[in-house]
Amino acid sequence: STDEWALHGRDHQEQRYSPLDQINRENVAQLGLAWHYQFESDRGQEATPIQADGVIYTSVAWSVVYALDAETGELLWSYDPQVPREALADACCDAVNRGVALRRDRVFVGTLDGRLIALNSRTGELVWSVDTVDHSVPGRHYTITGAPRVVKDKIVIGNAGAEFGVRGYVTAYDAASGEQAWRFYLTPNPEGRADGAASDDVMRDVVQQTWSPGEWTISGGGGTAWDSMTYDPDTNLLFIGAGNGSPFDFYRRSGGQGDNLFLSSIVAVNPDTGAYVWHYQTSPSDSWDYTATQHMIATRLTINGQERDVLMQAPKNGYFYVLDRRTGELLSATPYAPVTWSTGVDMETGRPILAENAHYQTGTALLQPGPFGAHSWQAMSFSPRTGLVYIPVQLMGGGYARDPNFQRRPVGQNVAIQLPEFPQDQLAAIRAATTGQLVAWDPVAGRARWTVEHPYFLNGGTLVTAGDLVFQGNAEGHLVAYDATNGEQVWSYDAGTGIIAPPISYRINGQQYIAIMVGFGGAGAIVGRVVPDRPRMPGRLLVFRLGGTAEAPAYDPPPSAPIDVTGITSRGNADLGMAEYNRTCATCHGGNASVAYNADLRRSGALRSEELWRSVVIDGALEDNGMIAFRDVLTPREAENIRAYVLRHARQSQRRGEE
Ligand SMILES: O=C(O)c1cc(C(=O)O)c2c(n1)C(=O)C(=O)c1cc(C(=O)O)[nH]c1-2
Ligand SMILES: [Ca+2]
Repeated sequence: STDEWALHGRDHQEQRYSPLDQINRENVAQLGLAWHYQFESDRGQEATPIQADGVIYTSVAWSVVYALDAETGELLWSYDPQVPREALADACCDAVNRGVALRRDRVFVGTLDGRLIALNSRTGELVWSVDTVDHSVPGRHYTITGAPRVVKDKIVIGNAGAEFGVRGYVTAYDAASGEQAWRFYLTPNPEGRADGAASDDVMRDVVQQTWSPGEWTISGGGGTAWDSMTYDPDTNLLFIGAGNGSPFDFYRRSGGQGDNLFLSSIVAVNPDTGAYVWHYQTSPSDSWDYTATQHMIATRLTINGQERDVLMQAPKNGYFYVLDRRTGELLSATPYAPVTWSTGVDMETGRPILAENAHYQTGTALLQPGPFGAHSWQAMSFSPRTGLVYIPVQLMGGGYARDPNFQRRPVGQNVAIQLPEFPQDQLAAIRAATTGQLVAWDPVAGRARWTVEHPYFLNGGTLVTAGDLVFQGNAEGHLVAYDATNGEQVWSYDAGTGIIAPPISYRINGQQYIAIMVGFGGAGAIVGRVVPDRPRMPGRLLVFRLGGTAEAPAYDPPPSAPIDVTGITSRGNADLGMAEYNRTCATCHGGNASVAYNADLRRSGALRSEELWRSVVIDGALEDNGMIAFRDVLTPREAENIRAYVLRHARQSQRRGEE
């Protein structure tokens, strides 16, 4: 019904448009807190809550599910799938979860360690649980962070892990029994064999030919479907957003040849059978982490006087695509953010025109967008009233360089490019150039109608309502309402902690509510330095209504004084330690040893001695927190070099008086 938010994107076509207009531009000033609920988790909160039958279902980090009374916030039940904490080492971007799915009396969640679980929606009791991980090649590090989607009598889920070396796929399960209905692979079988999967025919006829010999036969090629899927009842098609190549480096991956389907592609399948119908590849021969896993919206637009059934996506690569959703025909591709990796999209062939050295084959390439993309998983929304798409845009370039010394390792990321260190003297300039925008995009004209500038690049997804309001949370911790027609800020609320999740809206007993998960983390937080430097706070669900007068208590900042590093010495070599740190530690603990969502190593008590440090890094003393033992990839000497490097940073921040 119009009152509920029963599916991930509110409707199957994922417009994230609420037809409710009780809260509107005239009265939004009276919007106040109705209730809040505080979770234990202080990691990134990325879930879109689901609301139906008076209940809100949501998930937090470590895939823990909560059911709350949607009017009062009373806890009805919660379910902890007990994800082993070592799964964190297999996740590129925090222990996040983007939400649950609801079908009749069942709630479904994908867990960080790769299970799909069905719960009784009234009691939270386990109904069934299946392992979604393809174990045919041992040692692959699959995770799940995305929300399952409901398609008729099936539940569909993808996987994450392309940065580590996996082979992407999507699996559909029978909602009642958990029995597997079909599986669709997104990269070819390395031996050219049939998988006995729904993708077999298209792999043989189309996909296999777009790969050449290279590292992908070991790494699996990537192409994970870690976030977006949209079901279109009009065409009975399921659109799958496929991710980046593994490893990133195209030359190492595939000898510098072939488009490498279905990397960075939108793939349409028949959801009843998983049979292939069409695909469109946004970034052939992906070498940049230009995933096409971004949120997709199916709708109708009038283009050149003609009603068209379209699918819209703003993937990481910076182009806004409008496709014919029945055929995959490209209707337009226009940059919605600065793009330097290509000079345009050829409308005849549908292919991007690559800039010189785009594949960094002749040296380091500084490109826009960078690997975080001009838009990531933060959902966009579409208002049929304004005809505009509201995109959370990230402005951040990236330096890409091939890693001549790359060697595959059994744990950690295997991206095969070098991560540059932010030079201390240029940090201020880099921070100033790394910003965000809320862009109101006209998908027919192919241009921004209005733009709001954000000081930080990492902000929340969007919701648009029939009250002509756009809601978005931001890195500084404000939930803001904008006039959907012109971008004027009309309301804001200080949540006290950063926001990355998208809001939803629902109505109960004639009262309209706006609800949002708050809590900072996810991939953006790992770059440290360019996001607000504030401690992690427990996540909260905030729910607003007109005339709401509830108050959420202010957060107590947790004590996080730096340890005194004066007098601590190391025999290690800090310069060698820097290279090793960037290879092994940076993806969780941040560039320049500064980070928002895992332990800030500059403040780690383990810095105090070589023995302590070794007990954690080599022997896994903190395994229960997700800090696994790295004895298989680091020697004690390398670990000590890393300690020397982190100590150097700790001294620098102590000298600068940073907390
Ligand atoms: O290739 C993958 O399998 C994969 C997975 C994920 C994930 O599961 O969170 C992200 C990414 N890639 C990615 O490239 C990315 O930028 C990203 C951001 C986030 C996040 O939650 O903030 N996850 C991911
Ligand atoms: Ca990725």
